[in-house]
Amino acid sequence: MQRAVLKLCCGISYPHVRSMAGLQRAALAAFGQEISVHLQRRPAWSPPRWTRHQQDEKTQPAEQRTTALADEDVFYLRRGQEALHEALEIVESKDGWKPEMAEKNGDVIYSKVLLGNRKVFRLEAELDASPEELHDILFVRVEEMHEWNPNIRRIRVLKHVGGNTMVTHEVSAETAGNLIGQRDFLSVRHWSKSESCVYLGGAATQFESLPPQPGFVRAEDGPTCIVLQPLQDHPDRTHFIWLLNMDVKGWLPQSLVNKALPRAQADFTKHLRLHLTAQKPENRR
Ligand SMILES: CC(C)CCC[C@@H](C)[C@H]1CC[C@H]2[C@@H]3CC=C4C[C@@H](O)CC[C@]4(C)[C@H]3CC[C@]12C
Repeated sequence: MQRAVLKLCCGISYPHVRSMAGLQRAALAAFGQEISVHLQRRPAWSPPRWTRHQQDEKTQPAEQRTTALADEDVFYLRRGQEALHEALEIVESKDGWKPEMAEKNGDVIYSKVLLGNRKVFRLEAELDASPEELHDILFVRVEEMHEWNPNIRRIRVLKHVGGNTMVTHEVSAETAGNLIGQRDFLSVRHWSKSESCVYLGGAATQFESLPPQPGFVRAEDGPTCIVLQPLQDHPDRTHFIWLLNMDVKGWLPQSLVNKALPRAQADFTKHLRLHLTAQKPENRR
C-alpha cells in the first residue's frame, strides 16, 4: 500500500524506470523509498540481501534510528542524498550533450558545459556484471579499489552513516591523469535503489579531522553519480552510466584538464572490466 502511494506520488511506472528518460522518476521513487525507510514505522522496502549492514538496521524501530542520528550524521546523509539528486538531474538533462570520444569496445563519452562553464562528462558502457555486483565493487568495497585500479593510490572510509552513506578520502596515484598530477578528494557517497536500478552519488565535502593536506592539491568531485541499470534481457549485465563532474583545482590550462578527464574515465572503465574478468570463477586458478 505504502509503496503504491509512493509510486503514485512520484508518478512512476515500471517501464519508465528502465528507460533513460525515466531516470529522474526512478530517482524520485528511490527517494520515496528512503523517506519510507527513515520515517515510516514499517519500511515499505526491504534492503537487498547483499547489504548485510542494513539488515541489522531493520531490527531497530525506524523512529529510534532517525533520532539516534547525530547532527553530523544527518548533515552527511542529506548532503549525500542532495548530491545524488543533483547529479541525476544533470545526467537526465536532454540538451547540450556532445559526443566526446567513442572507444572501439562500444563505450561512449559525452560532454556538456554547465552554467558557470564547468565541463562534465557522461560515460556509457555495458558491463558484464549485475548492478548488485557492481554496487559491491564500487561502493561496499571501495577501499579495495586501488588493488585493481593503478590510478588510485588509496581510498579510506572515514565514516559510515547507516548502510547507504559514507565519507571517504581518495588519493589518486602520482601517474593518474599524467599531466594533472596527484590529487586528494574528500567526499560524501550515498546510494539508493529503485526497482532493479542502483544509484551511486557523491560530492565533495569537509571532514574535521582531515583538512586539506600540505603538499596535496585537494580536488572537488561532484555532484557525481553512477547509474547501474540491468539490461532488459540480461539481468546479469549492466548498462553503466557515469557522470564525471570534477574541479581538479590547481593552475592548469582548461584544455589540458578537459582532455585528461575523459581519458581518466575511459581508463577507469578499462580497469573495472579487467577486474570483472579476473573475478569470474572460471578465470580463477
Ligand atoms: C585526472 C586526475 C586528476 C584524476 C584521476 C583519478 C580519478 C579517475 C579517480 C580518483 C578518485 C576516484 C574515485 C574514487 C571513488 C569513487 C567512488 C565509487 O563509488 C565510484 C568511483 C569513484 C567515483 C572513483 C572514480 C575515479 C576517481 C575519480
